[in-house]
Amino acid sequence: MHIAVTGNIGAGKTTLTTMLAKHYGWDAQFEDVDHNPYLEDFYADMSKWSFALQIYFLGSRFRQVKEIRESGKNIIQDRTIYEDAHIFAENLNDMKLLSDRDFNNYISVFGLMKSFVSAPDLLIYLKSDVPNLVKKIYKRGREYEASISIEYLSKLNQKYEKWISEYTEGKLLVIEVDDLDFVEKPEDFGFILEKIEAELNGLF
Ligand SMILES: Nc1ncnc2c1ncn2[C@@H]1O[C@H](COP(=O)(O)OP(=O)(O)O)[C@@H](O)[C@H]1O
Ligand SMILES: Nc1ncnc2c1ncn2[C@H]1C[C@H](O)[C@@H](COP(=O)(O)O)O1
Repeated sequence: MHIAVTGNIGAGKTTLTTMLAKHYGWDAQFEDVDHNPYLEDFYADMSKWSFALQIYFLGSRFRQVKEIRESGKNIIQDRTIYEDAHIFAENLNDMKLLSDRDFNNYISVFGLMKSFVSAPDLLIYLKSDVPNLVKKIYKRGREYEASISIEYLSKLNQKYEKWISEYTEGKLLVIEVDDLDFVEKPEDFGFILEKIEAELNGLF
């Protein structure tokens, strides 16, 4: 079984991935953030570092895809490789922070990798509006993320909405998280578990 949690920066993916992995006793795969050699530089100068960061995330995410294929374990994954290409790289190209030449180069490598990628058995989209994302990013307190603009988050949210509305690769569960506090309220976490189990009925 492979479940992936998707959503904008600050939506709660890492928190929910951690809680689900603990609850079900599954392995968790997290994003390469704390040891990422480009992320801090990227936020200081997006135009300069966008290509290097995208290649780094693509490689790191592909390593996870390979592990999921080879391990045969139940895995819950914090963000997918699709988001790197269809959300982040595309948005940087739209914002002219990633040149057409670099974007086309990136997309051609992504296209090769995509044939090895299997969609998760269930994709859980954590939907959140921009003011709530800002609050949660602030609460998390990574210094280099203080420069993230409302415009950047809004554009990413638009990309997410479009991508999710067209997602047909597998089962999809959309959870509106703005009125849920699954960290502090066990009943809210229980509500999410019920939804997941209804979607995966028969696979558990
Ligand atoms: N539903 C929620 N209710 C309250 N706090 C939340 C919720 N989801 C996430 N948080 C908090 O918001 C911050 C960002 O969450 P995180 O899981 O790191 O988001 P993401 O991985 O999507 O970027 C963390 O401090 C987390 O504890
Ligand atoms: N592909 C990406 N391009 C740019 N930035 C990215 C990409 N993938 C993740 N990120 C950033 C966004 C956040 O600052 C950190 C961690 O993501 P999060 O949504 O908070 O788990 O990496």
